[in-house]
Amino acid sequence: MQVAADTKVWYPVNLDISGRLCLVVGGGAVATRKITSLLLSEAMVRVVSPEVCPKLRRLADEDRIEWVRRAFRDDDLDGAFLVFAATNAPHVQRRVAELARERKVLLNSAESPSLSTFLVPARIRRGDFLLAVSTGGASPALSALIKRRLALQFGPEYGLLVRLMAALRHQVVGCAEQSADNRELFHEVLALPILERIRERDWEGVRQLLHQVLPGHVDGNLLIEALDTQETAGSGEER
Ligand SMILES: C[C@@]1(CC(=O)O)c2cc3[nH]c(cc4nc(cc5[nH]c(cc(n2)[C@H]1CCC(=O)O)[C@@](C)(CC(=O)O)[C@@H]5CCC(=O)O)C(CC(=O)O)=C4CCC(=O)O)c(CCC(=O)O)c3CC(=O)O
Ligand SMILES: NC(=O)C1=CN([C@@H]2O[C@H](COP(=O)(O)OP(=O)(O)OC[C@H]3O[C@@H](n4cnc5c(N)ncnc54)[C@H](O)[C@@H]3O)[C@@H](O)[C@H]2O)C=CC1
Repeated sequence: MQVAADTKVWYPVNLDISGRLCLVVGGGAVATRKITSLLLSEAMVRVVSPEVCPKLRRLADEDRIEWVRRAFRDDDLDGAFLVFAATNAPHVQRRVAELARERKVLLNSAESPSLSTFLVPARIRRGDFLLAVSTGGASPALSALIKRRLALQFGPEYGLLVRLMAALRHQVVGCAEQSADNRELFHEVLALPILERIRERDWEGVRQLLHQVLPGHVDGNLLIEALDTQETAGSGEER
């Protein structure tokens, strides 16, 4: 295990990987965790590994991932958007890192933050609401712990609040003369005790609160409709 370089300032992004080829080298527990979240983001997953764990075998049988059943080869990187090196073989880890650097492909190396060009943070998702926690590779256990604490604090109501705000934004963007008016309106809505009402699924209460601040041209019912659906707003944790 290497100590993370403390001089690096990691740059956080949200990537659209839908339909993109993500190569995972290795088929053990770590590969499986990474693959589960890659599938959630609708990536095309290719696993190269002589052996895979039962969960990956099942995903391959269901054609949800492609399993290339052999040891890693240099040309496996061809066409990959992201690469995850998650084997238990140090020489393979090093070779994948060397090739990724040469070919300028982004690499996550499971056993070495210093060889990685991206790290995976711990995540809490509530629909489009996303919290990500990272320690720059210094302590994944701490990231996981903080995530579990945040999960208690940020429930599914945050996903619903995002939906409501998106619906509001959809209605007002392009309407107000100045975007400053919109900004003020968004802040006024967010200053209302709306999360509590959402948590109680008290849509009438939400409607009354909104009524206090919404200008005439905004249809509050459309905002309530954005909340009142059977679908969950991604309340589960990712793992
Ligand atoms: C650098 C990074 C690269 C990367 O994988 O992206 C990395 C590297 C390493 N992890 C190791 C160990 C563990 N990793 C976890 C868990 C998670 N690891 C994740 C990310 C990252 N792990 C990236 C940095 C994240 C950051 O910046 O903080 C999470 C957050 C996200 C995810 O993987 O989805 C996920 C939490 C999932 C969740 O709960 O949501 C646990 C705890 C557990 O399993 O419960 C342990 C055991 C306890 C411990 O050792 O701390 C080891 C030592 C291996 C060994 O001992 O040989 C290395 C290598 C090294 O440190 O050198
Ligand atoms: N980043 C993270 O979150 C964590 C990283 N780790 C580290 O990640 C690495 C992998 O951990 P696990 O998944 O638990 O290991 P594992 O032993 O369960 O899986 C290793 C996999 O690599 C495959 N493999 C071996 N040689 C290969 C080759 N030449 N080509 C392709 N695949 C090959 C094996 O068939 C197996 O499927 C370890 O180095 C471990 O220390 C461990 C815990 C968390």
